[in-house]
Amino acid sequence: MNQIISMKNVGKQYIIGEITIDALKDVSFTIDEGEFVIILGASGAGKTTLLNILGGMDSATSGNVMVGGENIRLYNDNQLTRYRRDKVGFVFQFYNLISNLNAFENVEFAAEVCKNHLDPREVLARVGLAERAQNFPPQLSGGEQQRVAIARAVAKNPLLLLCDEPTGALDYQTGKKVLSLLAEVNMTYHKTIVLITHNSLLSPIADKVIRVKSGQIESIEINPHRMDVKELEW
Ligand SMILES: Nc1ncnc2c1ncn2[C@@H]1O[C@H](COP(=O)(O)OP(=O)(O)OP(=O)(O)O)[C@@H](O)[C@H]1O
Repeated sequence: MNQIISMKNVGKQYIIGEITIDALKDVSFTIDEGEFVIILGASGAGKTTLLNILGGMDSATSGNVMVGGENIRLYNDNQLTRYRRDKVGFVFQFYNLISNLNAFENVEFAAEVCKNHLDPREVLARVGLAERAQNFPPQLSGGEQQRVAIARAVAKNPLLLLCDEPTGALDYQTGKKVLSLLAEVNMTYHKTIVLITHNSLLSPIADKVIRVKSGQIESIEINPHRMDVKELEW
């Protein structure tokens, strides 16, 4: 397996007036190409900070953040913008679709700025929304909007898919469908997925589970046989 991400001794400090907050301390882990990784932790543990650093939305204070062979911690703002655009697909808890673009246009808009993008129509069909291509986000259910958001992220053909509590706003059954879709994307497109959640019951569906506590890595576990989302109960 090719290593796609390597974080080494990563620290992130926020300084507010006289106070320094260590959001991340000495964080090290690796992720292989094609792995489905869950980053697990309670509220305030540092998950979002970690995801923001991996997604190029924030920079680490110390350590190395190697992604695809480059240390993105040393990137300037322009390089980070390019990195976010070309290398990362984002799936957020509240979808973040553009409400005056229809489902197809949302996917197309994100894809067309990327060099090696996939066919937006084909990806939308893959997530089961070919028939809803002309619908605008407010005309779609939460689960459907999240599927559009996944199609949008996948169509960019990114190196890495980052998902921030992607089932957080969905009911149980819809959440399961979204997780199934992510597992399918991981298999069919061989996309590396990093998903953050506070829900430890999701861990069996990942290849690797990284637990974060008070800004530090608590444990890293590998599931030799990850569970099919259909069998998961939470
Ligand atoms: N911009 C910021 N300025 C100051 N402190 C911050 C900032 N962002 C995060 N923090 C602090 O860093 C720590 C980690 O926050 P983070 O948002 O990464 O946690 P989290 O695990 O994602 O929590 P949640 O599940 O509640 O979103 C917290 O103590 C938080 O208050």
